[in-house]
Parts: sequence; structure tokens; C-alpha cells
Amino acid sequence: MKSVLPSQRCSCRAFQHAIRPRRFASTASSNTSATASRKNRWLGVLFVTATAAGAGAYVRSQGPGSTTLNEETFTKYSLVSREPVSATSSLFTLRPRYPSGSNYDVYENAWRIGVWSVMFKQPQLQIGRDYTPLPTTSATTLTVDEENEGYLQFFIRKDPFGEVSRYLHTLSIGADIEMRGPQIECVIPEETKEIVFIAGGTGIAPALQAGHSLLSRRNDESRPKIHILWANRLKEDCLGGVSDTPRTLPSRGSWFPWFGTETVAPEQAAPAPAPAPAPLGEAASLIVKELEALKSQYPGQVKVDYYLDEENRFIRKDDISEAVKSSGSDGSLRKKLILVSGPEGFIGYMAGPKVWAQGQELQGPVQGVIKELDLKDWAVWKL
Ligand SMILES: Cc1cc2nc3c(=O)[nH]c(=O)nc-3n(C[C@H](O)[C@H](O)[C@H](O)COP(=O)(O)OP(=O)(O)OC[C@H]3O[C@@H](n4cnc5c(N)ncnc54)[C@H](O)[C@@H]3O)c2cc1C
Repeated sequence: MKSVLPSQRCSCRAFQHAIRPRRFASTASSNTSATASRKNRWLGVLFVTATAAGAGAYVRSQGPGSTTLNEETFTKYSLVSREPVSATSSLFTLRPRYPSGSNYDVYENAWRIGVWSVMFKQPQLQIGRDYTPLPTTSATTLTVDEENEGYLQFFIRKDPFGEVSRYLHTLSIGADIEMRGPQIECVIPEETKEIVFIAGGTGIAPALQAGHSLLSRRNDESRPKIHILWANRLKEDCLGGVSDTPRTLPSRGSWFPWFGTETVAPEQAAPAPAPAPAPLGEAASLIVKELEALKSQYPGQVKVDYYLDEENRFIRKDDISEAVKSSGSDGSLRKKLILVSGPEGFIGYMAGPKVWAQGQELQGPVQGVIKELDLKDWAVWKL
């Protein structure tokens, strides 16, 4: 996703108003638009209500030189640390450059709504890119004081040819990073009981957010659940991760264009022994530790399955089918969500591409693997 700062302003999604109406796509909704609008109306209403509540906390802090994160102006943060997670990705810790008691409230409101992001500015090129704050868990390195001071952490992959991710990886500790937000990417309705989250690469950051947002709703007696299917190219990205669903058959189908878009039926796939997982310890990837922490915090409510391109294990139609089958909730779009997050090609392969129309990025119809599954009572959202 390319975003250009106002001097080069274009009709990019990221420069539209951060709080903007969004509607879920669903396999059911791709059939008739009338049905879609009926089914989605409640989501629109919910969205406006929820985001209005969320906006309240930071609208007051808008204006030039604001010390509180807001969606209109860029707020300065300092780079506290950058720890490598793998050869291509790092954990960034940032703190607000100037003290403000309000940042914590801004984040809290966004967490309550669902999945959110902020936009980082690359000042030399005047371009911006979106990044997803990680929730704080028992695996996080943040102290309570740091949380209260408004520290944020991000899992960012360095694209060797990418303008902003490369820039962020060259900054010295203590350097300023300007950001604005929160941008609400997806509302998780209060009624949601179950999420199947299909993540590719750094798409895991919104999955952690979705898990945190869904499971921290303490007023829910029926204990909602999240099942995360996380695909990575390299083992080092998810070192130590052990799938919760036993799997004996690997697959060859891949969303990577250069592997083709074929999906391989399980019976065609060559059997191979399951890879021996690294014990969860110091060697485990930081994100794997975060996922384990989420599981420990909410026992029985979180499932994670890992897929690895370099070991020919890809997320197949059957895997998604299994994940949605284990659902116990009744058939209501309010209760069951499939979220898809990752590189454009990954999202397109799983759920069809997002589309541009009238200067806006829209969800577009559900296509790809998820359409083939024809899951009528699941709402689908592409992040
Ligand atoms: C809501 C949201 C949340 C996100 N959260 C995260 C997150 O938490 N962590 C994370 O790492 N990423 C996240 N991303 C992705 C992030 O915003 C950036 O897209 C990513 O960091 C790459 O940006 P870049 O400026 O480094 O690369 P870009 O400069 O945008 O380049 C991306 C790729 O496109 C290629 N490219 C550029 N220009 C051309 C061209 N003209 N022709 C052909 N190829 C070209 C480049 O070579 C490069 O490989 C998120 C994205 C969104 C939309």
C-alpha cells in the first residue's frame, strides 16, 4: 500500500479520514447486494457508534504539535529500541516524545473497538505507511509504567526495496518517528464469539490485536475463541511455534505468484514427517512467545497453527474448512468472523483482492479460497 503525504496527495486509503465507514464482505453477501446491505447494516451502525466513542478521547487533542496521538496531525515518538526478531524483521519500541497523560486512553479506546493501525511518516520522501501496534501481553518487554507512559511496540519487516520499512531500520536509537492515528481497520462487534484469523507474515500483528480485543471482553460469559492460521516464508520467522491442530499431510499449494495459484488436494500431497519444533525458550521467535502468552492468558480460547513455505506447508482450503467447522456458535454474521491479513497477494489468494472505487479502498467481493468454501454464516474482512 503506497501512501503519499499531502504535498503529493493522492486518493490513497491511508489519507482518508481514519474513522471511515467499513463494511464486512461475506461469502453470502457476494451473491446479492440487497442481502448484503441488510446483513451489514448493523455493522455500519455499530461501527459509527463504536468509532464515535473511540474518537472522543482524542478529538480534543488534535492540532499542530499535539503531544497526544491523533488522526489529524503527526505526533512525535522516539525510538527506544529495535530488537531483531529474525533476519528480516524487528520489534520496535517507541515512546511519545513529549509526556501526555492521554495516550493510554487513546489506545484503550482503539483496543476496545477492534483492529487498529497508525501511520508512520518518512519525512525525507514525505510518504507514509501503516503499522500495527502490538498488544501488551505477559511476553512483552514493556513495564506497567512504560504502558502508562504510552509506549507502543511494532513488529516490522524490512523490505530490502521498501522505502519506509528500510528507513525505519536505519534510524538510530533516540531518533524521532512521527505517527498519526489510530486508524480503525476493523470493528470486532460485541456479539462476536469466534474469529478465524488467516495471517501471512507480519499479518500476525493484527491477529494478536484481534485476539487481545476479543478475549479481553470480560463481560462475556460464553468465552469467545480465536483460531489463528499463520503462514510464513521462513522458519526463523516463527521459530518454536508448534501447531495446535495435528497435521500429517503437507501441501504444495501456495499464494505466492511465483509458485502459481494451484491448490493441492490433500490426497495429492506428498506425506512428510512433521518438522521437529524448537523448544519454546530463548530461541523462540518473539511473536511465537506473544502467541503462547495469549494462549496461557486465555486457556482453551486460543488455537494457533503454523504454516511454512520453506517446508511446503501452506494454508489449504481444508485447513480453513476445519477451522470453521469446529465452530460451536449459531449461524449469525454478528458472531463469526474470518479475518485475512498479510501481503496483497496473500489476501487476494485467500479472499480476493480489495478494490479501489471513487478514491476509496473497498473490500471487494469475497473470492479465492474462502469463496470456494461458501461459508454463508461467516462475515469476512480483508485487512
Ligand atoms: C493496515 C496496515 C497495517 C500494517 N501493519 C504492518 C505491521 O505491523 N508491520 C509491517 O511490517 N508491515 C505492516 N504493514 C505494511 C506496511 O504498511 C508497508 O506496506 C510495508 O512496510 C512496506 O512499505 P515500504 O515503504 O517499506 O515498501 P514500499 O516502498 O511500499 O515497497 C513495497 C514493495 O513494493 C516494491 N515496489 C515499490 N515500488 C514499486 C514499483 N513502482 N514497481 C514495482 N514494485 C515496486 C518494492 O520493491 C517493495 O518490494 C501494514 C499495512 C497496512 C495497510
